[in-house]
Amino acid sequence: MSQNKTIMEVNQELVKERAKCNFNVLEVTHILDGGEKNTLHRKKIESIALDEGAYKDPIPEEYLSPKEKYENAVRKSCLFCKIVKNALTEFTGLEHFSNFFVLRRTADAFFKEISPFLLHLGMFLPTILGQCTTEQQAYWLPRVLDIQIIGTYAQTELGHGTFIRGLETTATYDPETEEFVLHSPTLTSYKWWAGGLGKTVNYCIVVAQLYTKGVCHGTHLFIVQIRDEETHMPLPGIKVGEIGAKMGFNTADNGYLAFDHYRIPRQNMMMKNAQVLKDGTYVKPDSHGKLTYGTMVLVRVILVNEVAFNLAKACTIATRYSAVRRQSQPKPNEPEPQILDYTTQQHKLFICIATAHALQLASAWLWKTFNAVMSDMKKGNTDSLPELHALSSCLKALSTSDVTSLIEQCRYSCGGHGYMLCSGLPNIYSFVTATRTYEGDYTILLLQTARFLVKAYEQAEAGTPVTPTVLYLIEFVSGKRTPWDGSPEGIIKSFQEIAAGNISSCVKSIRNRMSSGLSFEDAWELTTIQLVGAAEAHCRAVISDTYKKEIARITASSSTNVKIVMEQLVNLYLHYWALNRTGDLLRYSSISGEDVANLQMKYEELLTLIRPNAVGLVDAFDLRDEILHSALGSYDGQVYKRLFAEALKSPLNQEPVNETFHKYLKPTMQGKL
Ligand SMILES: CCCCCCCC(=O)SCCNC(=O)CCNC(=O)[C@H](O)C(C)(C)COP(=O)(O)OP(=O)(O)OC[C@H]1O[C@@H](n2cnc3c(N)ncnc32)[C@H](O)[C@@H]1OP(=O)(O)O
Ligand SMILES: Cc1cc2nc3c(=O)[nH]c(=O)nc-3n(C[C@H](O)[C@H](O)[C@H](O)COP(=O)(O)OP(=O)(O)OC[C@H]3O[C@@H](n4cnc5c(N)ncnc54)[C@H](O)[C@@H]3O)c2cc1C
Repeated sequence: MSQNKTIMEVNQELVKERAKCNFNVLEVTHILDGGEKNTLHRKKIESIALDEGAYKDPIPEEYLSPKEKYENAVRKSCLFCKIVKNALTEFTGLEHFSNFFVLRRTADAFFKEISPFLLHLGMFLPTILGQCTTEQQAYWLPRVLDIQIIGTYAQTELGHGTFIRGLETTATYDPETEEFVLHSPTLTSYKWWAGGLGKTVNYCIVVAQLYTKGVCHGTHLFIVQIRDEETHMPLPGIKVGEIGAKMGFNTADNGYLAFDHYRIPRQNMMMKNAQVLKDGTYVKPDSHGKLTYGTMVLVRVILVNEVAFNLAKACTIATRYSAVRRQSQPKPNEPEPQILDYTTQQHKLFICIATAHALQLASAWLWKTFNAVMSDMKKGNTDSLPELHALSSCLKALSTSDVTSLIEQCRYSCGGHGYMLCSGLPNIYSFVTATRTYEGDYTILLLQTARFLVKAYEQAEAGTPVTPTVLYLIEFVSGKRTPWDGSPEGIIKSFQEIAAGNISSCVKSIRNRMSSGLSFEDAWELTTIQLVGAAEAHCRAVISDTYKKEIARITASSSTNVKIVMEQLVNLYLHYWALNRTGDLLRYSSISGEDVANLQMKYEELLTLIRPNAVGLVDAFDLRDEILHSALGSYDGQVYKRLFAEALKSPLNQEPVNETFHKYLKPTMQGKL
């Protein structure tokens, strides 16, 4: 295990747990990294970035003022970029995004919250790659990759985030000067939220309504310089600043931006998918109408990986802590048990481990699907884009929502100490809960998937072919049902029946409402609670199926005990969600009350089987202490020593008597105030 060099002696509770583990931890690490080669690559980058201790803060971040926190985050962002640039030159053979995932993970050692550069690598760069012509890329990419300029992605406005077509910022083409004039006509049209916009970036991608020859052509993307490259002063016609304190992301200087008839050259429109010619003629290629939304699809795919990683962090912390913590006395005259021995604690934690695996594998699978669709699109074929949009939308929505709840569950499982910032859990939570909203709110994205599912259902009814992830609809509309048998395959089948049953009920509701005189839009609107449920059920079936198949494929040549523990986790995931959805199972499958009782028994057996391997399983995530930032979750398990050391860092503990005693407490106690 690659761990912090400054660890204390390992707590005996964890020594015993590690001795109990019956599988090869490193083998599971390789599975999670996608192969031994990737593990070595990741460890090498982590070692280059972290071994010298450059991530260390002179004063803990939480005790700095907001301004100091930001300044420290910028300092460390620059340092991180410098180290990483050197590291990457050693690894030029590897594709850009495998590096991106490793770098995101490593960056967490530098930032308890978020780097102000996140959007530069996370959205500015990918949008240039996805939306610029080859000539534009030749101009912009070297400057972006070399961090000669720093950028962000400014789409959301004060008045509109979800409804992109409703954005108000305008970009009006002036053929006289061959420029676009950017303008913010109202307060609600101010760009709002973009990460790094407040103080850090000097360029940004702006999404605006394109007008040329008096006609509005909808939203398009523009690269806009907003600050002078030498002085960093906002350029004339630009109003820019930071939006203020937030629940998290407080080192990300999310910003606002407004334009007063601000001019940019024609060439700054990102012209891969549509163009404005010198004379103002608008040229739109004959392809899919939503290609300008491409970066959002990419980032949704990335976010599934991102939250899987954050859940791995949270359950590493909570599981190690639960092995160290002892509480209560269920049997008289016996020592207090480790809280990890309580079945309810296992119920809280093991689903987190299984979900981190399920989402990690689903994200790798989605990443492959994304690349396949992109390579089809390069050949001019956009047929599989709707399915990718439906998949990335629901996987982003469900993964961020599940992980938000499970991280909170990890915090509950750490009792009071989990509430301390130094447990690491509050920062992980405040980061992940934002992912449920940004890059497309949960409800909105599930409704996008529901649109796709309703259409697929109609295709299945009409006997026309459907895409791979909804093949189960064909069996459903033909009336074929699989009797409940309680096997893992049977549970997945029943999840598909639940999804199909829910979609069918939605279609019926919409049709009934329309036949009673409502418009399609109104009938759809009244059915949206069911539609969200249907999309969620579909996504659960997709994750379950992918998880089971991918584990079987990847562990085909693994050692026996690794196969066993990996299968136990898959089964745990399936049983957990089956028990969570017994209402749906009773409605749409042939399950009986007795079968439900058997499911419960099997679930409880799985908890007992997984228990001895719990610490080994979280060790397999191979998270360095520097990345975890947790007094509760460090590899050595010295929870109490670390909590006390953290308490001593509090500014209030730097003097025996605080001045408020003399100013207020004493006069109050002496009745003199
Ligand atoms: C590491 C990075 C950190 C990131 C930090 C956070 C950064 C950000 O948050 S950036 C801002 C992100 N903002 C969002 O995600 C906004 C969410 N909103 C949207 O995506 C859209 O407005 C949306 C999809 C809800 C509706 O779009 P709209 O243009 O009104 O389309 P709509 O009328 O609903 O659908 C029309 C068709 O387009 C399709 N469509 C919509 N979006 C897409 C897409 N991305 N790709 C392909 N097809 C799409 C629909 O499926 C529909 O197809 P059909 O007609 O066949 O059913
Ligand atoms: C930390 C953070 C970082 C961000 N970074 C960026 C960034 O870098 N760049 C950027 O451009 N943006 C960024 N955003 C903005 C983010 O993308 C938006 O907040 C997000 O897309 C949601 O839009 P909204 O805030 O307008 O919510 P709204 O659309 O106002 O949603 C509010 C509520 O209304 C519901 N709702 C809205 N429309 C419908 C509907 N049609 N049907 C049913 N319910 C509906 C939603 O489900 C939600 O519950 C960031 C946001 C956060 C929190």
